[in-house]
Amino acid sequence: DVQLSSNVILEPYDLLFDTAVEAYYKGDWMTVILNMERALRNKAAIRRVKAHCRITCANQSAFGEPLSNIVVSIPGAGSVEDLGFFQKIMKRADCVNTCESDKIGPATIHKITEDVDLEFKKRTPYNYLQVAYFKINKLDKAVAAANTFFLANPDHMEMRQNLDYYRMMSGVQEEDFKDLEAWPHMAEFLAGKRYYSSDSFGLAIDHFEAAVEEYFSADQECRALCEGAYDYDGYNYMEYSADLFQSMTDHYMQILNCKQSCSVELASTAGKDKPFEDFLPSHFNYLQFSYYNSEKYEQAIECAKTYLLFHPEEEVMNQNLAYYSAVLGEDKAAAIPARQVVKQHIQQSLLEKELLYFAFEVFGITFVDPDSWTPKHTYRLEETAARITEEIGNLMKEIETLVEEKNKESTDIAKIVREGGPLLFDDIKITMSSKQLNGSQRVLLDGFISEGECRELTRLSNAAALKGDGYRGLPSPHSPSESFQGITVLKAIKFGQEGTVPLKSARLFFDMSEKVRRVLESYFRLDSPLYFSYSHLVCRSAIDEKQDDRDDLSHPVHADNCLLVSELNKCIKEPPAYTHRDYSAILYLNDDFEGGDFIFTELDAKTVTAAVRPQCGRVVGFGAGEENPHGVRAVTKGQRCAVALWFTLDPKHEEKVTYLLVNPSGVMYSLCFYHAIYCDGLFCNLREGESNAFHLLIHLHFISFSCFSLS
Ligand SMILES: O=C(O)CCC(=O)C(=O)O
Ligand SMILES: [Fe+3]
Repeated sequence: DVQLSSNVILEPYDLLFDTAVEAYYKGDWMTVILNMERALRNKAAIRRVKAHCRITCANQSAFGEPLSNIVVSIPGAGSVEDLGFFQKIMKRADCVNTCESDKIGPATIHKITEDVDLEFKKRTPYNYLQVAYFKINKLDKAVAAANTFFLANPDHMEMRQNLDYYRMMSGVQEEDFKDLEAWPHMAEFLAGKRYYSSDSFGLAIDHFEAAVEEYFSADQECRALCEGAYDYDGYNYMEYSADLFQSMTDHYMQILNCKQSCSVELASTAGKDKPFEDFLPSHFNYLQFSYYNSEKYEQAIECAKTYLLFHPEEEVMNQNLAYYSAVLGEDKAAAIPARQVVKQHIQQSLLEKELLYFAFEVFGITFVDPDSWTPKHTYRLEETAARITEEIGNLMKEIETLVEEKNKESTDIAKIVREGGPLLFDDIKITMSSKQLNGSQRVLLDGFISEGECRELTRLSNAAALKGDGYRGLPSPHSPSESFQGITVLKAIKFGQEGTVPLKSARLFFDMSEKVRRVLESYFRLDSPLYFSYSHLVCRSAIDEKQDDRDDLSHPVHADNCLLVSELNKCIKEPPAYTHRDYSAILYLNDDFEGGDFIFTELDAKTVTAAVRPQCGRVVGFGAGEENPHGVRAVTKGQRCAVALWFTLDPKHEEKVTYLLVNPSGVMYSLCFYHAIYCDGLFCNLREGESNAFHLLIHLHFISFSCFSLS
């Protein structure tokens, strides 16, 4: 156990991890073990320190008691009271900072990248450790490490084989197959369940009781850890600029959401895809029956009553309670209270839920109640609002499960090639298929938009460029002989609102992007929807005086979701590539320029397999992966404009900034975080098949404030 002594600087565990990995490739097993074990210990210590500091600071500077040095009795003292409130907030922040840096050193050195964080989540350190232990003949440790890793990576074939191999070795015992990362509460719970199943109720009681105790200490720690930094959840680019109160509210609601989900987090365990349902209440269900079987009626009554705190209407439990009470004697039974900790837990959780539902009503902040025991009448919402809340809750759950399922099955499955689906619009014609383009997952379509619309979009790009969006006057990031200007849908709409560009054009941009999306989805016969990942209207202009002896490309050959290493004929699907992009489409707006052909090449980035001449209304659509390296030939005269669209099959990566709301006279006045089709009037025109509840959701978000109001 790591001592939480004063003024130590804990070695950052990402560095230790790196050192261990380096040693691994040198075969220096002792160094691997030393550093990896220390990395794991330090990571656990940091978690503990953070929880400890937050808990002690909360106890020291609770928000409850009034501040002594601030007079609040003057009329209009609201702002003074506010000051007092924020003073407390700052004090608390200070307390936590000091506490943490006393024990583990400054927070900055413990900033861990997402990559390393992910490695620890995947229990990768144990993979290295098991090899190192094995090499130095520490078999029991190797087995435990292997097992710990495998539990979190059940599809890891190599580790499965290793474990099978270990199992056959003499000197290896069943007890060696440990889960070194098991949470104490879960270990006790699982042990309790094992004894329970074999009717050993006495032992079951011991373990379930220990589980309950461990649960609350884990819960306290889990909750304290929630009070961390604001999680922008992938939308940091949104220039989030909420005011102090709003951002405090947002942040606090996120914390409450996090605290609420502790009940799910604590019910989850490695090797089981779904958390245990109704986890904490189930402890008391198991306990009451175990006590009953051990003829301990008082405890059985206590646990039954405790269970009924969660589910007061539950018939079987009420019958049990009645029966136990009859056996023990009604008076005696009546005097036995339910457990106080649980009562408190429920009260606190209900308060949190109430706040969260309120935040949902007022700010449209989403909250999905993770608990099945929440009484329906908790929130004094009007009946309709409650119903909508429930519908939305269910819907969000559905969406979440869909997202989960989607993530599980590789997105590639959805891509099984079946191109040739309907084009949905009469004017759109197929000009070249994959076969004619000498590749796969490619298509060239014509007739998407009219000449007038092409001109309108080009004007939009130029007007936006004048306004200073994009990269006006700067050379293209891809070629010094061209200048480059770009505008996103979001910016277009903002400019539309400001009157810099016609609103109608901004909407056209949006509508055209949607048209391309729908046609691609249909043409490639995708099983799951395509979502916008990013959309960009881009013009490239030749810089006349820089055209001599040009042999570069306007846009070097690349693939859209992987890093092309042409020397190796490889495309590496890893960040910083936009790995979630699955399909790309370019909608061309003009042809009055020289050069600028779009080309597909082999992985060598040299051998051109097909070339496409841009023209108004033409779309080249293609899979964003290694099957389609592509580039743009030099634009040597004039301006070439196109809408570049990237799509993803993963709703998590959907572009979240282009939800338009249009009032009955067709004026856009609001922009929400949801990418849906524009709204006319009160309700939204959504993709076919989307349920009513979704309309309501959007509508609710609109009447509340999670839309940017652009007016
Ligand atoms: O403009 C084009 O034709 C292609 C652009 C492109 O491939 C990209 O921006 O990723
Ligand atoms: Fe591209």
